[in-house]
Amino acid sequence: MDTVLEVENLSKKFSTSWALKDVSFSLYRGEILGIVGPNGAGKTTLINCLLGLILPTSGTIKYFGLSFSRYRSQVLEKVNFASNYVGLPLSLTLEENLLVYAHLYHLKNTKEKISELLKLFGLWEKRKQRTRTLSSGQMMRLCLAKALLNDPQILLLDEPTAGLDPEIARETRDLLLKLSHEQNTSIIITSHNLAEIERISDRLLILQKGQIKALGTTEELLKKFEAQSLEELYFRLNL
Ligand SMILES: Nc1ncnc2c1ncn2[C@@H]1O[C@H](COP(=O)(O)OP(=O)(O)OP(=O)(O)O)[C@@H](O)[C@H]1O
Repeated sequence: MDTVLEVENLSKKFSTSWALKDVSFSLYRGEILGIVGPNGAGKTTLINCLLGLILPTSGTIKYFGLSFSRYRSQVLEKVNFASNYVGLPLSLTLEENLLVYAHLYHLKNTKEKISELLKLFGLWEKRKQRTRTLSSGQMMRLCLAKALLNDPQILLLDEPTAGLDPEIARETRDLLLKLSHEQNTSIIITSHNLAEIERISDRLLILQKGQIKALGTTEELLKKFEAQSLEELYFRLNL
């Protein structure tokens, strides 16, 4: 399998406590890896380390075989991020927002790409509206459109469906599955919704107190921990 990301012994200490401790895993091309764990398990810290927003205390991150600490800018051209908690400037129109990011990513076919994404996410009619007029579902779709501007090979998603109504959450999931199946995009997604993460992920990584408790396909994990459902497994692990 083609490995696009390799994390080895990643640790992060905030003052006296470890938010991540010896976390190691790989991400394969076209794979969706779901990260679950209780509040404070280290999910966001892991995503932030993978984005280079915070420096790990120790350990290594390699994207496409390249050290992230040495080849940061080259790597970030192929990676993007979306979260339901990180909004876009509200006073800009949808089109303006995407334009700002398209320029940041030095896109060449800016107009075409923005039109394509606005249509894909059902936001074309709203392109001249200010971002503040969007519902939370539409905002998430705009964040995803922004995240896809540079055709990332890896997409990091921190709770992308949190706070979305079930219909919009399902649409978002379908789109992520389409991206992984049709464009071979590798996706890391965190969520508190066990049913959702089980449905969408090829493999699951369960974090607890900054450490990996389990990693594998749902089937492998259920067998290993002799559980009937992910929920049972989750409680069995005392998460
Ligand atoms: N900037 C920071 N300074 C100090 N401690 C931090 C900082 N960021 C995170 N932590 C601590 O690191 C641990 C992991 O936090 P993190 O936000 O990564 O967990 P999480 O799994 O994303 O939680 P949640 O599900 O609540 O979003 C927590 O104990 C948190 O208090």
